[in-house]
Amino acid sequence: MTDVLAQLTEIIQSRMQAGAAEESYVASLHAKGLNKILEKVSEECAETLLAAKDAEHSGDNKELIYETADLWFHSLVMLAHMGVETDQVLAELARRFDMSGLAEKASRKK
Ligand SMILES: N=c1c2ncn([C@@H]3O[C@H](COP(=O)(O)OP(=O)(O)OP(=O)(O)O)[C@@H](O)[C@H]3O)c2ncn1[C@@H]1O[C@H](COP(=O)(O)O)[C@@H](O)[C@H]1O
Repeated sequence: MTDVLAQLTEIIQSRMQAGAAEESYVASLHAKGLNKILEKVSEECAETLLAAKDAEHSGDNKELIYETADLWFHSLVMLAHMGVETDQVLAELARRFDMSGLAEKASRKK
């Protein structure tokens, strides 16, 4: 499953390094800078929330899947723009495998 993330990360990085803004959406976002990228992440986040609420009523997850893909894609663009490797985020998630979310929360309250 993570092969797709690895492949997409590679494409995003190559577009940021060598893509022309007129031909590549990723290169154009990178050229516009962090504020534009954050605007897109925020927009896609809101669209994902609305799609989840719609899906709750309709029982159809198609839009939710589509919007989540947009959100993940723009999050990857943000990470690449900031020089964060996708692997670093995956490693953080992997680190949490043995950790209960509730136990972690309780440990922060001590
Ligand atoms: N996965 C994606 C992907 N998902 C979504 N998008 C684009 O993200 C944008 C989402 O914006 P919106 O939904 O808000 O639509 P919009 O109204 O056109 O957006 P704006 O005018 O507000 O920017 C659209 O232009 C989509 O085409 C993506 N663009 C690129 N990729 C991947 O990135 C690769 C490189 O793309 P380029 O950099 O364009 O070559 C592609 O081969 C794909 O694998």
